[in-house]
Amino acid sequence: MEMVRSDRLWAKFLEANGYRLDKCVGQGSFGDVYAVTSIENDQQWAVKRLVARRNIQEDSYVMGEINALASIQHPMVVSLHEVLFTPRLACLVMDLAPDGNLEMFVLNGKQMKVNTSSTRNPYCECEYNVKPDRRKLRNGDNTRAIITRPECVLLQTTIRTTINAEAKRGSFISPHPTGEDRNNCACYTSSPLKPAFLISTFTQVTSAVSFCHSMDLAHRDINPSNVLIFNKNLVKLADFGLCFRACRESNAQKSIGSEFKCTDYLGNNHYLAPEVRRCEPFLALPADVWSLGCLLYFMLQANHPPIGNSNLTERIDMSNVLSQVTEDSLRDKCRQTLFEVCRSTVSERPKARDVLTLWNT
Ligand SMILES: Nc1ncnc2c1ncn2[C@@H]1O[C@H](COP(=O)(O)OP(=O)(O)OP(=O)(O)O)[C@@H](O)[C@H]1O
Repeated sequence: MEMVRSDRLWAKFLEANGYRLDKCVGQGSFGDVYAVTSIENDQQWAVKRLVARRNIQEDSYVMGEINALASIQHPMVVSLHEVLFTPRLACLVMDLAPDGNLEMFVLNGKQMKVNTSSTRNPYCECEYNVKPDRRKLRNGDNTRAIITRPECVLLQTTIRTTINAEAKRGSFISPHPTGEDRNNCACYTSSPLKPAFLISTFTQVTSAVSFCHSMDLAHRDINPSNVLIFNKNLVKLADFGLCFRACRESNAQKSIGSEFKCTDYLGNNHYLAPEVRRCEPFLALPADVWSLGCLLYFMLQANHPPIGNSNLTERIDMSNVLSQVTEDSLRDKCRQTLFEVCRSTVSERPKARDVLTLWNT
């Protein structure tokens, strides 16, 4: 697979197909994603390069992703522009999300130029939060992200896994950085997200999921790394590599609710419904609904949800999770959603369209 090993050959391949290679913008388990520019009209695109050991067109996950993207036309689902094939490669040319994915955005922070006049991060309540410095060992309080610039706002309650992991190893974050630390200061978009951004992001993802479900398509990998940020008002659901057709084609069978069960237990562990993690044949649509609740938890906590088999709300401290939400109506929606959606009993979960209705009111 020379094109995968050699950047030069990869760039040449893209050029032969009308695109200039800009840079790699993401790496997933199944392929790398590149920003490219159309030579014809300078429009930017993302190219997801999927590689197979055998004939790529015999790979059911690759072809499943292509077929799903080709069939779903929704403003909050990443759109497929074209597919370039070689015998062992499929290159999906898609909308390019300039702000990357929601997970990176929340956990690692979006790099912004820090100066005293550039103030607010448009996506989050705080002006700045700070990339943890892993080298310093001065502050013993591992429950807080510590500011490293005077203009950065201290987040008292957010506990990030990265920070805790560092704390366990005995290294903490410097409250008083100097020199290089200041230059390296990055701006976090960590919790609390602005209510408007949280509402808009969750509603848009739910709308995308609800639309897919109306076509009997389950995404099966809903998690923040698959939510792409286009701007502060627009996010799109991506990565349909595990997409699954949940119902039989025939209307007669559909009308009696005949749903296929999935028997491959893939996805991000933190976002998988209990029945999936237990490796029991499962219904894919309600499993997606569980993942939606986990996504909401992530947006509220800037942290992945805890893994467990019982109802999520029995395993989390709801008052802490909701403590950053100051608006009563939003707090009620978040509480109701987490309570109803992340239920261990599959039949008790609402449909994605019911969740959407709640968030549209
Ligand atoms: N259209 C896009 N625009 C910008 N960045 C993208 C785009 N598509 C994907 N990415 C980035 O590339 C990463 C990997 O993409 P994707 O999730 O589709 O790959 P994957 O191999 O299926 O990954 P996973 O390990 O999640 O299954 C995403 O998390 C995102 O950061």
